[in-house]
Amino acid sequence: MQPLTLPAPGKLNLMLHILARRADGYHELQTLFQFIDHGDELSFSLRDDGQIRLHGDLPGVEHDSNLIVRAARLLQRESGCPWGADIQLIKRLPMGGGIGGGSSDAATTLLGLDHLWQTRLGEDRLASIGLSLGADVPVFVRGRAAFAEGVGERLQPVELSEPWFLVIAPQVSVSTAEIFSDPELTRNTPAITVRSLLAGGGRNDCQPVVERRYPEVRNALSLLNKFVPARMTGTGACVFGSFPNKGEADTVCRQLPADLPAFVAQGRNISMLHRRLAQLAQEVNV
Ligand SMILES: C[C@@](CO)(OP(=O)(O)O)[C@H](O)COP(=O)(O)OP(=O)(O)OC[C@H]1O[C@@H](n2ccc(N)nc2=O)[C@H](O)[C@@H]1O
Ligand SMILES: Nc1ncnc2c1ncn2[C@@H]1O[C@H](COP(=O)(O)OP(=O)(O)O)[C@@H](O)[C@H]1O
Repeated sequence: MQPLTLPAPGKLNLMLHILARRADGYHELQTLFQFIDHGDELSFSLRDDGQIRLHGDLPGVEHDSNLIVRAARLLQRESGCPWGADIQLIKRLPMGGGIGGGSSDAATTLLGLDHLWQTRLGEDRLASIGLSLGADVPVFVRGRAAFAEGVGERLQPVELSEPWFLVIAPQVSVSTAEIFSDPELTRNTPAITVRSLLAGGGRNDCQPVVERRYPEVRNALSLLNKFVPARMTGTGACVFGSFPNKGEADTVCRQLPADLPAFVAQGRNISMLHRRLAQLAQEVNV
């Protein structure tokens, strides 16, 4: 049988406001998520011995700590499924880049194995399993661009324009926990409504902290700011600017220093994963 191959797209936080710190240490935030059509790729094959085997090592991540393996084992436990899986990962998204690669890999694993194992847990259960793996997993499970509140789990789907983004990935990995524990992080941005946000505005409250700690991110922002307004995604390190078409984004990309990793991708309101799963469902119904 052919393996089931599915995309795990990246995301951008088009804005990110920190409203407060909760008693459990987590932060209340407001953020706007949009997917990009660039990401990792996962292939799943059935094993009948119940084992989960991930092929494709990631530097600094133990097999059993990989979010893919953790997601697969959690789904096995929650569904009581006896099957296992061989999972092949092709990693394209920068790690610790604020572009959601680990969370997206976890969501693709939940949806991919739910399909392969026929566990049929449904999107709500999968999103709630996902939340126990990380604050960003549910939006990838839902697969719709969204305004997020709470710790990122209260999602309101939004229709955004789908511009082209030039994304620069400075070669540093920023730890989310480190930025959220920085005493200089502002945690008092007033809540806004989604309507006022869509009318324009917003910023990334984590950006000043990351710029102070990581000169590589500061430099990438000032480089991109020479062409278009640049902003950081999530807790960094990636920074992005938007363009009305691919040609203009490519032109600026070619002018960046050759040793600075960067790519061009389109913003998408429906994730590539959900487009592929819808296609598969159609093929079955034909
Ligand atoms: C803030 C965002 C925006 O997208 O940053 P990025 O990770 O994408 O850069 C995410 O929601 C992050 O989600 P995720 O990366 O899944 O974070 P988690 O693993 O849940 O949390 C990592 C650590 O960050 C802190 N944390 C995370 C989310 C949050 N709302 N408040 C927090 O204080 C906590 O210290 C937590 O232990
Ligand atoms: N499949 C995975 N892909 C990426 N990172 C993973 C994965 N599994 C575990 N991790 C760990 O999660 C951390 C954050 O990952 P990532 O999602 O790439 O960053 P961010 O949340 O900043 O976008 C990594 O530095 C790594 O230690």
